Amino acid sequence: MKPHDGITSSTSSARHVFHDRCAKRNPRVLYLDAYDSFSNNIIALLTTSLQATVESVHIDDLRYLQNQGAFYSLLEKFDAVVAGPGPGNPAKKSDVGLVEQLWNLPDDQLLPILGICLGFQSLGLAYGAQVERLKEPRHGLVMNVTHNQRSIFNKLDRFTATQYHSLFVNIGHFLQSGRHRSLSDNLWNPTSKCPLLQPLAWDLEDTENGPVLMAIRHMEKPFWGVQYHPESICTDEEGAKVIKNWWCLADEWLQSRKGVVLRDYKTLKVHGLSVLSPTKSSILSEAVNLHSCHPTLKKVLWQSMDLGALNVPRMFELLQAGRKQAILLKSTTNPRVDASDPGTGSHSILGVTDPNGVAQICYFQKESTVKFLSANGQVTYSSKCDDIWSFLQGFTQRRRVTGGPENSPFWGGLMGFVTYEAGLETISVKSCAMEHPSRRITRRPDICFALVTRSVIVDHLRSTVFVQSIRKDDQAFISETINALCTDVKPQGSSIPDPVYSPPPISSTTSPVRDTYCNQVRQCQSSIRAGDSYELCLTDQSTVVLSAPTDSWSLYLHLQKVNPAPFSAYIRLGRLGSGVTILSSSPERFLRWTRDGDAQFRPIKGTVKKSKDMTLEKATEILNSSKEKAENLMIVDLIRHDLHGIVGAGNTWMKQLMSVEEYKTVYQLVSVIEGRLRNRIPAGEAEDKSGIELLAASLPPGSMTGAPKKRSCELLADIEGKPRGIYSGVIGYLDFGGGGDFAVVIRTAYKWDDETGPVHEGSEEVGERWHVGAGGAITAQSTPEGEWAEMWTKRESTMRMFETA
Ligand SMILES: C=C(O[C@@H]1C=C(C(=O)O)C=C[C@H]1O)C(=O)O
Ligand SMILES: NC(=O)CC[C@H](N)C(=O)O
Repeated sequence: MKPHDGITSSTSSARHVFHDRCAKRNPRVLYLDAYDSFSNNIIALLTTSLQATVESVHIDDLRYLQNQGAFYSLLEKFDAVVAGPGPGNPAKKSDVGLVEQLWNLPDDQLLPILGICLGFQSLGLAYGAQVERLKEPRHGLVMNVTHNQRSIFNKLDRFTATQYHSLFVNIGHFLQSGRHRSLSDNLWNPTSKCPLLQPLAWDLEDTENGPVLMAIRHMEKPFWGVQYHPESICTDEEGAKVIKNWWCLADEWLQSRKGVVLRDYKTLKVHGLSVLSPTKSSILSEAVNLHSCHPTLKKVLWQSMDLGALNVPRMFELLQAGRKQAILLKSTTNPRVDASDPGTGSHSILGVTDPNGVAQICYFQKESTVKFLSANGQVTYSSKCDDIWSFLQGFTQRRRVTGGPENSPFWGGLMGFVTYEAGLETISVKSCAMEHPSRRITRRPDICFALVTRSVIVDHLRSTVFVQSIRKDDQAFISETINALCTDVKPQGSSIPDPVYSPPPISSTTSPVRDTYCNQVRQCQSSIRAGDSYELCLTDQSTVVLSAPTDSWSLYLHLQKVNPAPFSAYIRLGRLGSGVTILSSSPERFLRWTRDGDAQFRPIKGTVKKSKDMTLEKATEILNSSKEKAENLMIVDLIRHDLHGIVGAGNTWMKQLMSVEEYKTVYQLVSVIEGRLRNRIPAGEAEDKSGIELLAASLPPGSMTGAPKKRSCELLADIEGKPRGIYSGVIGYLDFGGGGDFAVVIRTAYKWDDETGPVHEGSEEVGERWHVGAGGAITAQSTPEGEWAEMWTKRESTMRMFETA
């Protein structure tokens, strides 16, 4: 039989011609998306390396799954198909959906296909292989690929590639059975069990699992597959070249089938994911016409002054003392990264509220309702809303302002929080946790933003203060505020004042239970072994009942003392009576975008507890272990996917890959992923669309879910069995100037007003109930005890705030 694979049989000069020829044709590729969190990275790789036009369809798209004719008509519009990776097992129909139909397409429908990971396993399964569980799953590990330099590996050197799999393809090869028959046995011969599958690559260095098949091709049909992930940031360039080779082979096959080449190519939509529904004009116009708030100016009123000896807490006290509602986002010095670090600690933002309160936009997920609360807590607008992000989009777009200080990232806008469950809605995860009794209290918002029209910004890099307003005729506020700040007679020096604060004694505490948590770790690992997840961020929450109401501001300052971190927040929002107080000391930026359209994610994954014996050097050694790096890598690739989905191919890059950062109680492994939003914005369109779109497309934060995100969130909801609420969500702002910045809600305590009451049934003592979440990423390499200790360390870093001084 003549191999369809022209490269292997051609001479080197012929190969040249071949490469030139296929470089000229840009393929139209259908991507079958199995709900992986790396899909957009593959699409980006196809786009950049082949200049391909890629359209993506989910494997369970009913339009095609229930109508084979429609599926075939769809295929006719494309030159080739890529069947992507994903959670689950290829033997399970619901995990592969349409991919299964690819392998027995009738001859006249045949087209070139590349299977990646789950897609590769599905190809193996279709042609006689068994798909089995690895002894030790391989997630985020970067290994050498030994290949035969043929077919899709033509002219490639040895390379390293990232693996994300729990299952493997067993073709009955002697390497896999350990039965080496003779010296003439060839690694690259098909086996009697799978005569149509030729092995093309192996991982021969896996000491736990033995040799693992890394690539195959079909002997007669234009089907190829790779087990590793060519799109991962840690797969080297050589490994990614496989895509080019594949297209050359695919193209040659198409050329050899002239009739098929003339596919019914209609205008294809260029790939670009959008989480905002296409026509939400009704919602948009409602948001736009919402006048029940302070009318805002188009131009920012502002004045600056030197920070001098002032500091942020002092300013808060001067301007916000006794306010019922307040919001402060504060950059804090941490031991290594000082307050003027441009990456983490550049600005503090104080939203100045009125004495009677602040106007707010609240979203109640259970009722799909958005409400507008006036400063005194009256509901002035209430409407069903099936897309809160479009609503916020319209709202901020309408209030676009200009002319504020260049070095101030926030000129006025919305400041607040988004819960974890509101994030789940964006990825269509419905969980039993939604029905949890705590979620019956529908007065609690799932998203809450204060409309901040007056603000004070501290630029820590330049020691400058900006006093700003976007209210009409508000010059008096500016001058009075400047005056108040300048004439403050009690400057405290540049460090945080030393608050001597003792919170009221703890009346009772509930904590995660060791055995339960360890069992949950095992449950996570069993899902990982089955191939349903690559990494799961397991969490639990503690409650602390204080025996009397606290002064939450003093408690916040106390938290700053015991656990300083670069993205801290003090928030009192919500409707009075069902409001919430949040005291946060988060080390983790989720997402920032500037007015110019530069986006940045700063995920943390990998934690080492500080102790007397734990030096930075030792911590770095531990955090450089394959376990910690694998955890981080998975989240980096996941976030690249979230970012690629909005900004498209070629507009993302790594600013920092896995650096160790030191915090008060832990060392953390931190990566920084950046991208450009601007390129995708056609002239004249709203500039902030992509910022909000990116936020919506990236929730909940990948570092709090694991990968693949959707399946992992479903699994976690079942394992944890209760909602996470504010913990695991994000806190930050949407600037009317066009930027935004959000931190991940970790190392945080929060309380709902409606939980203030008797400290226990029948008690006359009135206390308040604080919640503190903590967790960590579980991988196949985790140990239950190790994970318990890690969760406990993070929990303690926040719980210290309740200790009496
Ligand atoms: C879950 C928490 O932290 C998350 C998990 C981390 C990890 O697994 O190493 C690190 C930072 C956060 O993304 C927490 O602090 O509660
Ligand atoms: N990345 C993937 O596609 C994984 C495939 C399969 N779920 C496995 O774990 O082996």
